[in-house]
Amino acid sequence: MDLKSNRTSPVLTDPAPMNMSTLGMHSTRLPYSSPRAPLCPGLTIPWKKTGILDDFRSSCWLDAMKSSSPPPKKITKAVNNEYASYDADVAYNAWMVEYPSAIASFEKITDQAKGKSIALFLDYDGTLSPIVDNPDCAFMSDAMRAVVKKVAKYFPTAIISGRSRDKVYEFVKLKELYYAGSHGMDIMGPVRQYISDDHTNCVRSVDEQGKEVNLFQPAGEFLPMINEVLRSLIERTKDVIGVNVENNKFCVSVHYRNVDEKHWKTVAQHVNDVLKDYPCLKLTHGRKVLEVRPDISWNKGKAVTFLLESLGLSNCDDVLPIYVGDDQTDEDAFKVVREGHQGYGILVSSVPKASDAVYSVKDPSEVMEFLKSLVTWRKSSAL
Ligand SMILES: O=P(O)(O)OC[C@H]1O[C@H](O[C@H]2O[C@H](CO)[C@@H](O)[C@H](O)[C@H]2O)[C@H](O)[C@@H](O)[C@@H]1O
Repeated sequence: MDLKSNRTSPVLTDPAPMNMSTLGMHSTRLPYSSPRAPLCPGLTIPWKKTGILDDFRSSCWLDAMKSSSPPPKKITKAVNNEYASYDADVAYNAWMVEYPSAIASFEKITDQAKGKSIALFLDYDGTLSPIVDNPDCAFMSDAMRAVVKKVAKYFPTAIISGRSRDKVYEFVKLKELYYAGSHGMDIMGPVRQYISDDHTNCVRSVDEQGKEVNLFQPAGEFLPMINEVLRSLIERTKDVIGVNVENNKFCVSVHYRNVDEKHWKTVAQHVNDVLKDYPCLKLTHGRKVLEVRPDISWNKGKAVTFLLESLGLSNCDDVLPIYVGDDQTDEDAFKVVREGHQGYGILVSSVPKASDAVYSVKDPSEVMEFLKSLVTWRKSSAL
């Protein structure tokens, strides 16, 4: 069963990177009707004003919302459905053949790393911290922080998160790392001497410690628009109990984890209503969250390439990038490290999921175990 090339398995698939059309909703690339000319900084928008796309083809998007964060196996067990639980275990074990445990395969990974520098890229939510109901309380443990600090001593390490860069730094609090927030649209990385033409938004700046850094914000012009949309989304959804609209600087996250499932459609309708005036924004899916972001050709994968370049580690045969993440938005990065840099993606998942990752771990505690092993291996190979 080849789940990577042929997605025809009993795998619980997260929705594909989604725009509104996947949800059966308004799409930024589809005909739409807008009451006013929307602000689209620096962009020529390829849309035609030929019709209104407000009708909901609801089963499609509801399915996508439901599968956006598969229930952990213990829920299956809690309802005492032994057969379902057994089936889930069989499916998981079959899936593990295609996505072997990064812990069990550790030697294989370090064999590949011999004579190479490892560059480490880590997602935050669901990878370094467990998924919790309140996004403001997604703290990482002190033990995890200590391991990440150690690992960063040996390997260049970056956090690439959907959160705003400031917020993810507040959680991680490690100055020795590089940070990319807003799904890679806000990168604070090492100073690079050469800035290519396609990175004109890259400016020299200083970090909180006064160290010179490069700040790259490819969606900088979208900031006023994103703030406008943030305010509209807060206003529109204020009566839906449990909705949480999060400001992630260049992205807005509309969380529905705590919304009664019967009101999910209302949430999506509100998001749709707001977004139809903004054809240069798009919607992607995270774990029980609708994420609104600029429709530019930039993602976590491109952020990985940018950081590798900044570190002087691109185009090198002697670099092994490893990216660890749990979410649909991490798939772009898995693809880039695998195809562009012969590296490894490690998917954090306790349920079968189609992915471009090569290896898997079950949960953040296994991420920690993997990182600890890297430190031990590096220390012993330095002897
Ligand atoms: O790229 P990431 O670092 O994984 O960030 C993706 C989103 O993560 C957060 O939401 C998710 O985690 C929350 C806390 O566990 C959970 O309550 C929520 O349901 C998940 O979707 C974060 O709040 C978002 O802003 C990020 O975009």
